[in-house]
Amino acid sequence: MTEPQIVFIGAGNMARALISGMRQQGIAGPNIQVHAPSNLHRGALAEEFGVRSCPAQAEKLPENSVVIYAAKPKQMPAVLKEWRDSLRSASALFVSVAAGISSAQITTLLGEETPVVRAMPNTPAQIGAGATSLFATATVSANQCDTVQQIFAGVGKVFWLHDEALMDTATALAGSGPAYVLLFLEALEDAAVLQGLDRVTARALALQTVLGTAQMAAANSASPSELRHQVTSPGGTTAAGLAVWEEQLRPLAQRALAAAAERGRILSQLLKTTA
Ligand SMILES: NC(=O)c1ccc[n+]([C@@H]2O[C@H](COP(=O)([O-])OP(=O)(O)OC[C@H]3O[C@@H](n4cnc5c(N)ncnc54)[C@H](OP(=O)(O)O)[C@@H]3O)[C@@H](O)[C@H]2O)c1
Ligand code: PRO
Repeated sequence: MTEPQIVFIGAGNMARALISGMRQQGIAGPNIQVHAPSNLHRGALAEEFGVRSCPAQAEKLPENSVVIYAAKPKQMPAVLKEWRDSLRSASALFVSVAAGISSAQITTLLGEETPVVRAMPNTPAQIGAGATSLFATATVSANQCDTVQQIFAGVGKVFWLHDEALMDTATALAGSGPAYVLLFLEALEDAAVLQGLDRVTARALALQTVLGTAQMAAANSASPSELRHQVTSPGGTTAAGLAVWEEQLRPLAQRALAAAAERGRILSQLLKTTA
């Protein structure tokens, strides 16, 4: 298979994370081009990763292009109006990482025949440790699915979903998830500092505990619940701490994922795909 030309529309946080991971995976800089209105972010990407920096305007796309939409969800109608013709004439595969926006909305903007994949990656992709959920429309060929699989598997783990409605849940869990984990780290660090530990040690202990536990869980066939019981001595310190977490954590997780998934549905409803 010839190397696909990967075209990013948008040069922000998610584009940066994917490009960083792709470059480490061995995709050549000149095989990636990045389009954005200002030179601020795309210029920095060109400097750091050797990718091609291009203005926001649509270009004649090379055959075998994979176009990754990484601008904001609400901008999609205006941006795709510009890109529609070049996408069609190159028969490019269109991949959207925009939260909430459905494949039906995208094909309304680009035409029914356009092969569309929705992807929901997350920022750990920048170190090859991402988690990406993928959903392909019926017009995406098996070869195109392989291409997308290869691109995102290079920056972490890939999960294909067959029910598009669950992309909002995948977004709430894994797209937004790094922010929840980072908030958890901040909260642990602050709580330890309140008890008198210095901040540097508190941060390092919190980080290594979360990292080590995630690695242990990934390396183990036992469930998180079984591993948790290995830490918890009856009447011991962990049981005392867990009793407090258990009061609130599960309902909070349910509320947080429900709020994030609902926001995805609202982003979709707010999008105007007609003039
Ligand atoms: N951040 C995440 O963790 C994450 C995770 C999964 C999915 N996503 C999705 O990724 C998308 C981007 O999010 P982000 O966090 O990366 O946002 P961001 O950092 O604000 O980046 C948005 C980018 O879009 C560019 N842009 C604005 N107008 C444009 C146009 N007309 N043509 C081309 N590019 C244009 C901006 O250009 P300038 O550089 O000139 O400002 C900027 O580079 C969103 O749809 C979001 O739902 C984000
Ligand atoms: N960041 C995007 C947002 O907050 C989508 C998932 C992660 O909307």
